[in-house]
Amino acid sequence: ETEASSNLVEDDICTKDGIGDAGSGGGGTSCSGSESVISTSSPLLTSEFKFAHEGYKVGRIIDAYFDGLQNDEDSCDDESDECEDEAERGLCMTDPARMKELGCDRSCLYCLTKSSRDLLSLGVDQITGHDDDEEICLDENIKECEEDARRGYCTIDPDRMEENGCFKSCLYCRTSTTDKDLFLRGVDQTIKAANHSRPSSAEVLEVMAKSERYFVNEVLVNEDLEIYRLECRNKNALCAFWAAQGYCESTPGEMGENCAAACRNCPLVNYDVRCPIDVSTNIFKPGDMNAMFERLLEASGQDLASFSRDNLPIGGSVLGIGEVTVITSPYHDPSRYPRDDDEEDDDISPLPWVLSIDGFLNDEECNRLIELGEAKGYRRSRVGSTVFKESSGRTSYNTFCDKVCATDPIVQRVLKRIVSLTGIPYDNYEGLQLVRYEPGQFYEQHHDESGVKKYSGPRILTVFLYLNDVLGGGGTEFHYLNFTATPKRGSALIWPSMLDSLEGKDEWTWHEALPVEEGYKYGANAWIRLRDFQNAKCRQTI
Ligand SMILES: O=C(O)CCC(=O)C(=O)O
Ligand SMILES: [Fe+2]
Repeated sequence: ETEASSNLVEDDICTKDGIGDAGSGGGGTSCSGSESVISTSSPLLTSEFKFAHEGYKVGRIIDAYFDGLQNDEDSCDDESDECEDEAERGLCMTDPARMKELGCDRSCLYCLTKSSRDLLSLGVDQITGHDDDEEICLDENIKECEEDARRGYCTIDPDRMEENGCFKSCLYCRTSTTDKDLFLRGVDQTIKAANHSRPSSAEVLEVMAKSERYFVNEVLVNEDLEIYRLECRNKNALCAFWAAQGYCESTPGEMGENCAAACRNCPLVNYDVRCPIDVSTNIFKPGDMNAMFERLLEASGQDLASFSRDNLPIGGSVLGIGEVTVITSPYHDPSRYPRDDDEEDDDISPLPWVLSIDGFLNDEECNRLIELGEAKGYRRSRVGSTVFKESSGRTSYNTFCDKVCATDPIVQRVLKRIVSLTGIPYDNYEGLQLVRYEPGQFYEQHHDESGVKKYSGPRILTVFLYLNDVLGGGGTEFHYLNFTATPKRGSALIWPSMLDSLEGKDEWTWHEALPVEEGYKYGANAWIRLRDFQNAKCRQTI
């Protein structure tokens, strides 16, 4: 959603004469239309322009620049006492018409000229490259240095400022390699705004200026923010543009990840800060897993009260969407199932509910999923949490059913059916992962609960869909449950990855996809998480 208009055109921000006019002698600035003539008459502008061309990046001086501007320029003034307060409240962005009427050109930066915009758009970084160490990070003449720095001379005349010993005010001494990195706020920001739309260039500039102030006044001095200094970056040239549009507030997660600098919220670079775990949104509380399966059995006409180890549930028609078979359930006797030698009796959890549902999908739905998978293009399975590489344990092909695939009406119908089967909203799904196995391909024994318990929480359930009849092999084997599901077109297999208590993964449901011996095997995984997964704000890939 943070797509900016692809057709960015310069906005006209010259609402009145620009700063170039006020300089002594020659050159005026004309603000007719969107064309502004660069004035060479202002000493401030001239010097900055020169420095910009000498390779100085001017972003960090935005502050000093505006201070200088305020000192030198009569033409860029506020006409009302209310301007500063109103600007602070954000009205330059939210109600520019009113602010223009009030004449808040200075506070809202409405009077920047094209030339000054160009200067500022050179980037948000600056460093002049002096190699002093921390010890001499002092001003020799504090009052004079601060005053000159405020007027912009750290960049206008760095040689003189260094000669005058203004190391502290000009930040000249933070130039070891690491410290230098601190000044890189990331990708240079574009300040061009979409034609006739908000935010205007001035609003984008305002974001950049505030971002700079945030770094200089907070990030670089506040010890609590030290850990974020290197990472707090703008990763996209449109960060300031998006921030000016209010995206920091509406999509803090995405913006925090990509534009923390422009959002003036460095802690958001940390996933755990951005997406704190909120257990109150857990879709299952302890006991709910069992209750879900029992509800399904009840809906298929079973008498729960009669279940025991001697009278095992068998299944029936579930909600009119297919024939259910109970493979295992907590009513089955765990002592009759294989388990690892070293396992103590006390550790044995009840058997999980594993159900197979025939006729869960019709032919049209199976075909559509296969077709969409082929259209998207299957890729060799990859595994890993940070670095993904081709897996030797999973040799099959897969692709996620996202974007076009996920909005396909037939896919939507299938997703709705799974949602109504489990009673768990689609927010908690990882989407459908479409899989294809060729002869010889397999997925060795594994558990679907990967152990990652971040924002989305663990996978609690898997619904696996078989999309075709396989000519040979390709069964799904659950070693500890002594059971192998034979792929059958349109059938679904549903099993838990977590214990009913939610206190750990269900060790019974390790499984593997046996090698396909003949023909292809098509399937789809619906992995369901304990908490929201779909929400873009905190989406994780694992
Ligand atoms: O293909 C199968 O039968 C099972 C696949 C599976 O377990 C998985 O993809 O996680
Ligand atoms: Fe699996």
